[in-house]
Amino acid sequence: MTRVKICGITSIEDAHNVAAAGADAIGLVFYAKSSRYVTPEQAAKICNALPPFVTSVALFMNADAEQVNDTLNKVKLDLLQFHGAESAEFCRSFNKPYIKAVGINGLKNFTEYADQYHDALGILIDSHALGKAGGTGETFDWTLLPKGYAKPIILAGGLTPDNVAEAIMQTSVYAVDLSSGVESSSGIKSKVKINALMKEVNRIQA
Ligand SMILES: O=C(O)c1ccccc1NCC(=O)[C@H](O)[C@H](O)COP(=O)(O)O
Repeated sequence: MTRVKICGITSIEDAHNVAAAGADAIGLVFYAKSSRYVTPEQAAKICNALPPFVTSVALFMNADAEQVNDTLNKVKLDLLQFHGAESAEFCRSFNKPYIKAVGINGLKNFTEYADQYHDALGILIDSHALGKAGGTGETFDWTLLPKGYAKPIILAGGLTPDNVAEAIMQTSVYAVDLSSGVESSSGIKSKVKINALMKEVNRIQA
């Protein structure tokens, strides 16, 4: 069963809609330049309102350790997601399970890059250029995904209710991660699109 994470949640209402639709995880963006940015205080309210068994994921982009620790102190988080140029040493320094995101564009050697993060729970592959921010709504050539990599692969980048079934069937990834493809405007999720997404994911896996 392919897992589903919806990233860039900014309200309790959107978190409830994601959980009610049957998605596995929500992502909270702690990158101040993002239109989906939430403060630790906002995120704490969202996470406290989550039902059991829905994973809360904190997304950081080149944050310093102080910001990550401050967020961990204030918010009930299950998993960290590092989306920038964070070293493996930095990612593991919080003694918290993490996933590492990598932008496929311009990446020379996936295995060499991903192997540095050998203690990550999974590797998220997005369409952004290495070192740039994600959440762009752009897809990439899925044939570039590594085949048979030892860790779970999470596919992100331009996924929508219209292309998610094709993406899952073509790639057999562990999970898919979406943001702009289920939004009504930047930072605001659409209940209709979230339900359409989950209907598609369930349809092909019935
Ligand atoms: O969402 C942001 O604004 C953001 C900012 C900085 C780094 C990463 C960011 N988002 C990453 C993601 O939300 C996911 O990788 C996402 O599923 C891909 O986004 P999209 O192409 O919009 O589905």
